Amino acid sequence: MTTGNILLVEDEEKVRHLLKRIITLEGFAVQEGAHLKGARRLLEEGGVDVVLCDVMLPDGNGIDLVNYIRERQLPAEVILLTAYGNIPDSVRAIKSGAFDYLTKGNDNTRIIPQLFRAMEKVQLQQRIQHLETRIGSNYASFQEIIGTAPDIKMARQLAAQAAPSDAPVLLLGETGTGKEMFAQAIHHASGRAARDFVAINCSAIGKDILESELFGYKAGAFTGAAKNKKGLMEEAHQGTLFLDEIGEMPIALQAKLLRVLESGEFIKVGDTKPTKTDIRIIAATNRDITREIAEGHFREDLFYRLNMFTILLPPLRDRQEDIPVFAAYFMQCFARRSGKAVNGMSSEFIAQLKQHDWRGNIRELKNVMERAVIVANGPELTPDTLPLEVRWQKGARHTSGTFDLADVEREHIQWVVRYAAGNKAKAARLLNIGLSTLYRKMEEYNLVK
Ligand SMILES: Nc1ncnc2c1ncn2[C@@H]1O[C@H](COP(=O)(O)OP(=O)(O)OP(=O)(O)O)[C@@H](O)[C@H]1O
Repeated sequence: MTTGNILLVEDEEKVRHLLKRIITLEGFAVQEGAHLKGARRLLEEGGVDVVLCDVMLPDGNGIDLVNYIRERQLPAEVILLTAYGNIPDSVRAIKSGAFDYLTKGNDNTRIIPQLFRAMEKVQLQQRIQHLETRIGSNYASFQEIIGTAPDIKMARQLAAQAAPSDAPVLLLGETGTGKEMFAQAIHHASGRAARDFVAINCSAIGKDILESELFGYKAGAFTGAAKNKKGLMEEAHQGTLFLDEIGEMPIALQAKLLRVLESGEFIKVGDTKPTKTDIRIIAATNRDITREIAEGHFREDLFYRLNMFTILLPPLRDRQEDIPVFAAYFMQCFARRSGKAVNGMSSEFIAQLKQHDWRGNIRELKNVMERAVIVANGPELTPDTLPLEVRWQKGARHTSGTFDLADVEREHIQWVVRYAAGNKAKAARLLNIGLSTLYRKMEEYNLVK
């Protein structure tokens, strides 16, 4: 595996070849340039960690390259190679912010150790940057994953056991059951927590773009590919890559992913050489993966590779006992966030939540609770704070549980007027009655206020 990327700038071909051989033997990846112009282009393309650069170049002085890097705040260090006895150049080199200068011919044994030191500095800076980004972001942890149903407890336990290993994890569950939250918590509890958690939804991106997003490309791989581009496989190096909706990944890319899982290698679009990466893969799907395999849409070998820890996240409707637990949790969160003194739920409110089928699972419940807290007028959440689709279940009874037609009509009118935010004309339209009829009925049922 490469220990970093070096850009070697030297116009003397023989010296350049020799240096390249020595540096490559140490495990570094080396790009070459013979003049400043070419070096600047390669730096712009990105991915260079350390530059080893001759001071005397046909189109200028290597020190200019140090200034170029500093001005653009590129994350690279420069080691300059100066001619023997050229003290002014050496002084200028250090003043400009070069990592070090080495005298050609005299300091040959110092080249490799200094390259390692410069690389260490760059990688440390990159790590600090990662950590700073991490502090700004907020990944879920296992403590935030709530739920008391046996299924979810088991899922949490298995995920926590899998977390410290580097083993791939496959999360199965309907939309909104918490797959991404689990993936984040696994990353958070792993040895990779200080590095990136990179997520991609395979269904949201077209097949061709998905390949270059995941694996990156070489400049010139296709029209418009002016610069090298790192893919997420590289971006997530030493971190975790979360592949959401993996069931949607085209079969050709599944083969490339299998190779990454087996050898930690992949080939960028337009490249011939493999690139190494060190990532942990967490994949998720809401599809029936065994059916996908049977129908030839998903590679069986990839499934077995991912299947080391398969965690099933049950739909909310199958763990009814968790509905009040989640509701109370989200109520507290949103009450705190909005500063509203909401602190309870009526039994009718809970009954309504329990009879809903929650196709959107926890995500839907979370949204419903946020809305309920916003529209609540008192400290207790009551059914009228719920959206119509939650309150009106096919075949479900009305909230009051009444059989009296007049009571049902009264309740229905009340809901619709509230749904129309008090706009009577809109409510009458929705009810399919005239405005005057609506007013009459509201008076009759004492709803005018
Ligand atoms: N066990 C849980 N405890 C607390 N919050 C949860 C839990 N599970 C899910 N959530 C919340 O529900 C929402 C949806 O979760 P998430 O995005 O992880 O679902 P998903 O299964 O990845 O959905 P999709 O398949 O649509 O991407 C998030 O806001 C998350 O915070």
